[in-house]
Amino acid sequence: MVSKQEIQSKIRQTVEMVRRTNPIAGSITNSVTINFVANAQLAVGGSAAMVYLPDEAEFLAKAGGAMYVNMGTLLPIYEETLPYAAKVLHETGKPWVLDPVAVGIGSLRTQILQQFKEYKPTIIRGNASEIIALAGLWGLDGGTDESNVRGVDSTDSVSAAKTAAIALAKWTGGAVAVSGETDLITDGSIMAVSYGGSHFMEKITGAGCSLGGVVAVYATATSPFIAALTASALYNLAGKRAELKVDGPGSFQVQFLDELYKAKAEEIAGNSFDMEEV
Ligand SMILES: Nc1ncnc2c1ncn2[C@@H]1O[C@H](COP(=O)(O)OP(=O)(O)O)[C@@H](O)[C@H]1O
Ligand SMILES: Cc1ncsc1CCOP(=O)(O)O
Ligand SMILES: [Mg+2]
Repeated sequence: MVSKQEIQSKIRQTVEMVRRTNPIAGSITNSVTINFVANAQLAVGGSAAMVYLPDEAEFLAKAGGAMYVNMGTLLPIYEETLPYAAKVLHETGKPWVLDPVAVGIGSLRTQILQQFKEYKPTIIRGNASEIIALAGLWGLDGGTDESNVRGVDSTDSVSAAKTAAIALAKWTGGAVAVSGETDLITDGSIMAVSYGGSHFMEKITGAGCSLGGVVAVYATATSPFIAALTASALYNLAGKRAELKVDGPGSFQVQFLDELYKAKAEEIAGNSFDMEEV
């Protein structure tokens, strides 16, 4: 297995490369947290661009270094935009991050997510309930049809999603990041657990979405597994630091963006994580 030192060195290089090169990662994302996603992408050194229409998604898929696709608030146009964008991303070999927000709600969401199975998202990022439900929808190990998806928030523990995460990563050949009190990141052969964060992250909307957007920024510069681990480590570090300086969710959100911006590559690489073979 690759050593922890090698992983930390790759995390450092990824953070520095992004800050040096200002890479663009386009997004198709929900209307609730779109602004926070863009701000988080800028805070870590990336460049953000949000689109809704099929031809604009194609443009960004080709012009950017990676793309973020979030299913949060579907609109009729997404029936066209999302499968088309996924097809272009798959055919051009561009890394893309899927956030299957609220999988299980409504027929359009289910239909689009089913189509995504063949387009193999490079990184799947979601909370535990979403990861379990997506594996269920795709007929993979660890998934269940009767998942506890109740909306956009998780009702499952991160450890309950371990089998589903590994199965999804094996299917796509990419990486899967399951978020929660601790975060689990796997490429199907290695599993990392990243520690930190804050309870305030459950009291603001967009912690998960913006994490996905930042994973996409890092995916422009490194492998799917390192991109997901780097973003998770940064979020856990920034969340921990922001919590110490605020007294509620409103000020937390502002402070959190500042901590994303201020964290040094060395500190992100040094944030606590464990690793094992699976
Ligand atoms: N109770 C918690 N303690 C520490 N960090 C948390 C907690 N809940 C969520 N986080 C962090 O918030 C971010 C978003 O995770 P999560 O809330 O699971 O996503 P989503 O918003 O998609 O449900 C991740 O970085 C995760 O580590
Ligand atoms: C509240 C809500 N409703 C539809 S999308 C969305 C945002 C979810 O954001 P996150 O998953 O990052 O909490
Ligand atoms: Mg979410």
